[in-house]
Amino acid sequence: MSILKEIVEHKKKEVAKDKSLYPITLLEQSIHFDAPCVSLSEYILRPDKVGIIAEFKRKSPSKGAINLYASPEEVSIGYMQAGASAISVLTDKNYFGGSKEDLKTVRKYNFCPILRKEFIIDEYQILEAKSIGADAILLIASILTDDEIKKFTSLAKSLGLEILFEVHDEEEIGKFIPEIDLIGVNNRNLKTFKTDFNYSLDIFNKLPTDAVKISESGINDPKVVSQLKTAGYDGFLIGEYFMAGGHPEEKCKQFIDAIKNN
Ligand SMILES: O=C(O)c1ccccc1NCC(=O)[C@H](O)[C@H](O)COP(=O)(O)O
Repeated sequence: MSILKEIVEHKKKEVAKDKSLYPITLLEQSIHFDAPCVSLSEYILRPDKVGIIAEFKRKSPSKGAINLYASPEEVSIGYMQAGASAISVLTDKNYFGGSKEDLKTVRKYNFCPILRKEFIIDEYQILEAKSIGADAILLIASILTDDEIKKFTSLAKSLGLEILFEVHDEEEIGKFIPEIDLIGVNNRNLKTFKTDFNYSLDIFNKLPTDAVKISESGINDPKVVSQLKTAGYDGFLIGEYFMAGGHPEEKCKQFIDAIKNN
């Protein structure tokens, strides 16, 4: 079974359990539920920033443990002080060691846009994203039908959430709908786990012109960001490179400073 299929199967069970434990009426009582969202796409396009979405990532299927005991409070504040445009928080526990608590903590200490990085397969998770303080959600083209993409987009927009739509190939780009705000090209091949930023470069001309364009995964060199920027990418999602080793916030700062000085 492919890793994505395995994650989705696990997610179905997890969501069914969450639904029975925390009904939607409870989610709607959260203080975040009626709060306005911060626009991820606007922050990415801000001229005073370089478009980095810095990710809080404890572990991953491709790497194993990355930084298991990192503090979401310290890292997220450090990311923002370093000049990141937004923060991505993996909320999946089983495969990424993340949690909804991590996202709530990041929300508590930051005013920036927060992306809930999750394998969304059910409307419940979108309501949940809003209730824990996210501003944007990820929709992964390869695990959703056209109908689900429409339905999930419409619900997210009605809650004020923006959508980052993740694609791996041209066929998946065909599932994009104009209501979606951002499109992300994932440089990670999920069969081999290899990453190659050339993938983002090769596919760029096929992307919808109006969406904010993000290159995701395997980015570990400021020069690569400059190359992707020149090609037309607006934003860059970086997790493992920042999180691996002691001080994610320092690595993020050095990286952003290097882009600015390039
Ligand atoms: O990171 C993985 O190993 C992975 C495996 C299977 C599905 C998704 C996976 N990653 C999720 C992500 O999208 C990345 O965390 C994100 O793009 C940042 O990538 P990186 O900078 O390489 O950590």
